[in-house]
Amino acid sequence: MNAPAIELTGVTKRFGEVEAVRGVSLAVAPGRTFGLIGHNGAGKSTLFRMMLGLIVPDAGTLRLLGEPSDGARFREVRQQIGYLPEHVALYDNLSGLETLRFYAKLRGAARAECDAALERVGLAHAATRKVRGYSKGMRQRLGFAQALLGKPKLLFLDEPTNGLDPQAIHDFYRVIAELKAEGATVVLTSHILAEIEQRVDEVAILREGRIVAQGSVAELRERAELPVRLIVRVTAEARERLIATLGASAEDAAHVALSVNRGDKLARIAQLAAEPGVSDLRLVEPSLEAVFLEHSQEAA
Ligand SMILES: Nc1ncnc2c1ncn2[C@@H]1O[C@H](COP(=O)(O)OP(=O)(O)OP(=O)(O)O)[C@@H](O)[C@H]1O
Repeated sequence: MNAPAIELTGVTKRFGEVEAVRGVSLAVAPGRTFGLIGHNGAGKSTLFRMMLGLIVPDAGTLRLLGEPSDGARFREVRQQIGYLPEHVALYDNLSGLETLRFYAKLRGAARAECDAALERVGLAHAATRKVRGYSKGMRQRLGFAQALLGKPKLLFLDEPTNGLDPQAIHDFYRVIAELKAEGATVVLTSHILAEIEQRVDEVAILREGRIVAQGSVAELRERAELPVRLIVRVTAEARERLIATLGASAEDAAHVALSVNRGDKLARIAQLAAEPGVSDLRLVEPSLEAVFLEHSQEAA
């Protein structure tokens, strides 16, 4: 297997009284799209800032693209990392294109990349307009374009879809899929779990500075042992019967729902299929949000 794009071992960071990150160990394989999720203040941005070399851990080691974050060659590695901070700093007096040219110069990226980056995030039409007149979503797109400069192998995106409309969110994840196809490793955070659920290869749940779960969404679902829901289409007679005999709950006039343990799933499906008046069945897996809440409740 290729060396991990990101490898953290026992990383800890304290701000005065606050232990923001506590002994985090994490490995992300190259080319993966990785979601870091956690409540406000869980330590996501602090982890990002340590991985970017912006702040130094109190304990533990970080290796990015094979190089230790405190090593002599980290400056070169840093050139291959794109970053979209939670609050992107933009100058109102510059146009979108001028903004990117400014960042390209800082990053040592080719000036010629700027037009392509604006095109990629759907801002080509506003390239010469001053940022002052940009909407919130346009600013966010410009921040994303800035992170793409220099064709980074590794991208850190802190709440990248914050303020984007549904079409823009769709466009954003299309670009993420393109970057993945080009071999980039992408780490992103989001509070909209339904949004990232289908779009990341792996997630880590951070709670109070610690990783409490990590794996694919399917793996986390299985480990959480939350019930699955079977939603069946029924006749009026079957509806009443299933509610009375199986403890199903009414979903709407034509459907009832049954919550079943994962291990009993097949037996319950067979049982429902044998019931008269049942004509269709849909299985609903617990959402990433339900898994996340389960882990949050463990803390309480
Ligand atoms: N520079 C700092 N000085 C003091 N405390 C800090 C600093 N940066 C972060 N913290 C604290 O560390 C903890 C983790 O903060 P962090 O910003 O990493 O969380 P987060 O998961 O990114 O939160 P959010 O989802 O709200 O962005 C919080 O308690 C925060 O107040």
